[in-house]
Amino acid sequence: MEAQQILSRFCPKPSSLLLPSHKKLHTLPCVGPKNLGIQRLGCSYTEGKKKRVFCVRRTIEEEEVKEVKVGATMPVRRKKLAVFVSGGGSNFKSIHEASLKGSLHGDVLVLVTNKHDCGGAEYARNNGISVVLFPKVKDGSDGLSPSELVDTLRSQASFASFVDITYHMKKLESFQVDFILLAGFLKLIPVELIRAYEKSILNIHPSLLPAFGGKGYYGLKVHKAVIASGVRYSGPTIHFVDEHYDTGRILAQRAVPVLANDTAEELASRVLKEEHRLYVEVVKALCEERIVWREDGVPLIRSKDNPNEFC
Ligand SMILES: Nc1nc2c(c(=O)[nH]1)N[C@@H](CN(C=O)c1ccc(C(=O)N[C@@H](CCC(=O)O)C(=O)O)cc1)CN2
Ligand SMILES: NCC(=O)N[C@@H]1O[C@H](COP(=O)([O-])[O-])[C@@H](O)[C@H]1O
Repeated sequence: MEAQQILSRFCPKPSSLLLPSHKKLHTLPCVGPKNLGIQRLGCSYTEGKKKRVFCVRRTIEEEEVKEVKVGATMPVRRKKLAVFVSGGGSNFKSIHEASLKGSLHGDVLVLVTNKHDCGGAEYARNNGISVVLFPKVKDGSDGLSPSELVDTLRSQASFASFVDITYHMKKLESFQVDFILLAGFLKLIPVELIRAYEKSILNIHPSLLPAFGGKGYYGLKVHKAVIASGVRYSGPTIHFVDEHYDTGRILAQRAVPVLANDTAEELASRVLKEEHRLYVEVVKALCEERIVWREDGVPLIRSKDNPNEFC
């Protein structure tokens, strides 16, 4: 797909900013001469008579630039992720492992689940990731309402909201999440969250949508239907999430052969391996702001190696 057909970029902030030609930014280590008009990020404190400034990070704008790096781009901000699971969470683990090893430019800050004792929640607790219960348990006090979930994921906690939260004796944090990743989550995402996270919620489904998707199609049920249908190929689909099950815009797919003597478990295992690879690849693109929207509303992934190639 040629770049000129791309009319709009999804990126909330352009991912490739050209620096003004007269400026060049460097990030230098801490403490330097005072006369460079430096913006100091950090804190200062007085130790005895000495006032010490501990720089967290310092940037410097050189007045003269000997050479301009043409096409220099600003660094892409590291993204904050929430993952929703209901079961074992192997896709969640794959994404988290990619983040830990530095190959994914994002961090999983919170796991959301409707089953507090599922494998994904256990993994999150064992790895220092906050766990949030959604939706509310029927007639129970546990779990968040849709609006509480939006506040927890989206907003920056203010004093007032802390007071409200404290008043209701609920321990809610605010995570300022950029993207939501559904990975085996078996409940319908409410419209409040869809509206709060437009074009920012992905789901992985274990068939080649639009086939074998929708209400009732989850887990082994999908693979049983695939085998019974006689199709020769299945595979994972990653799509943006809208108000209905599995009808959002398709972003990525991979074909996986269906063998003549496959059981549902064997097919599920083959598809799941491809899911792990595909979801990590797609979330990397998401975090690197390489998702673009074609004029007809189809989302594409811009190649990391060749900006004029899309898939
Ligand atoms: N608003 C959306 N919410 C969710 C989507 C979506 O596309 N839009 N995707 C699902 C994930 N999913 C398929 O990928 C899916 C999950 C569950 C079901 C389903 O039929 N669930 C049953 C309840 C199952 C249970 O509670 O054990 C049901 O609703 O009757 C279909 C598709 C996640 N949410
Ligand atoms: N329709 C939703 C659905 O069926 N999702 C599927 O649930 C499994 C979760 O596995 P995991 O918990 O090991 O990632 C995955 O195969 C995913 O595609």
